[in-house]
Amino acid sequence: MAQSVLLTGAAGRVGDAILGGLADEYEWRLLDRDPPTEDYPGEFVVADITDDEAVREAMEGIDAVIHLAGDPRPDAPWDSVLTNNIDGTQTVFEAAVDAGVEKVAFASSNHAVGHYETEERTPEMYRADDDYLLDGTELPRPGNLYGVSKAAGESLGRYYHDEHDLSVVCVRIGNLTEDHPPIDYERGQAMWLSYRDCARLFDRCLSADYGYEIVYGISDNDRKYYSIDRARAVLGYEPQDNSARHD
Ligand SMILES: NC(=O)C1=CN([C@@H]2O[C@H](COP(=O)(O)OP(=O)(O)OC[C@H]3O[C@@H](n4cnc5c(N)ncnc54)[C@H](O)[C@@H]3O)[C@@H](O)[C@H]2O)C=CC1
Ligand SMILES: O=C1O[C@H](COP(=O)(O)O)[C@@H](O)[C@H](O)[C@H]1O
Repeated sequence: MAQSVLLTGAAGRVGDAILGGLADEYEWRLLDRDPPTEDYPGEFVVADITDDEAVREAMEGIDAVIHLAGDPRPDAPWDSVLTNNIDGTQTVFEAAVDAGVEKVAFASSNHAVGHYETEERTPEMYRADDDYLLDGTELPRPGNLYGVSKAAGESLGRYYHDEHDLSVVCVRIGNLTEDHPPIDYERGQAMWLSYRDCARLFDRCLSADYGYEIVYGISDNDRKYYSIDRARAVLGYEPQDNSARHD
């Protein structure tokens, strides 16, 4: 089981959710290009993931990586996703392999499959009585250039698994919000990921055994159109939250 974990993009929202639940469970090395503004549970490396030397140094002695760093904006321009999300992710995978890291959990996105949400299917597919379900075996169908960059990251993960036997799980994260699900936003409620479930899911990404996987990262929402069966079966993910049962 992974003990020593490198968390890239640690200063962001997903990093906050993961550390909020798992600060004491692993030996953390945290990496972000933004310097820390608070106390973190572990060594904090200020570096850009496109800096090959810095990433290699940060990877020394690491068992597992949670790779979050990147431009998270659905409307991010191509030059930014090319640099931060595609080039940066390749740098992280390459350094992980060279350092003998066991597994990498990659923060992919719902936007890698955004164009399954066609005019004919929406908004019905966001509702609990609709049975449309994506399960992670479908081909990427990005909804924007940011989604293209996430599909590229999944593809890089596939390559580094097949070529170098690195264990890789790509988590197509839905919509992470703290305290309560998105309000007046059916799509966001369908793909809600609570902070607690985010920590539970990435805990399982660090602990479970797998080869190459694509799973959806959402809570157990009644409205869901992303299956969490694979995350349950392969990772042992047991979500506790549901946007329909939240006050
Ligand atoms: N928040 C959400 O609901 C979702 C997030 N994701 C993905 O999860 C990851 C984290 O997202 P958030 O925490 O929401 O974003 P965020 O913007 O809050 O955090 C991202 C962090 O990565 C750092 N970063 C960005 N580019 C970097 C680079 N080149 N080198 C080093 N650090 C860099 C930023 O400084 C920031 O602290 C992203 O890859 C995003 O695409 C995917 C789906 C949904
Ligand atoms: O990948 C991401 O997805 C979430 C949810 O997408 P949205 O279109 O419903 O906002 C987004 O909030 C997050 O910033 C992004 O990284």
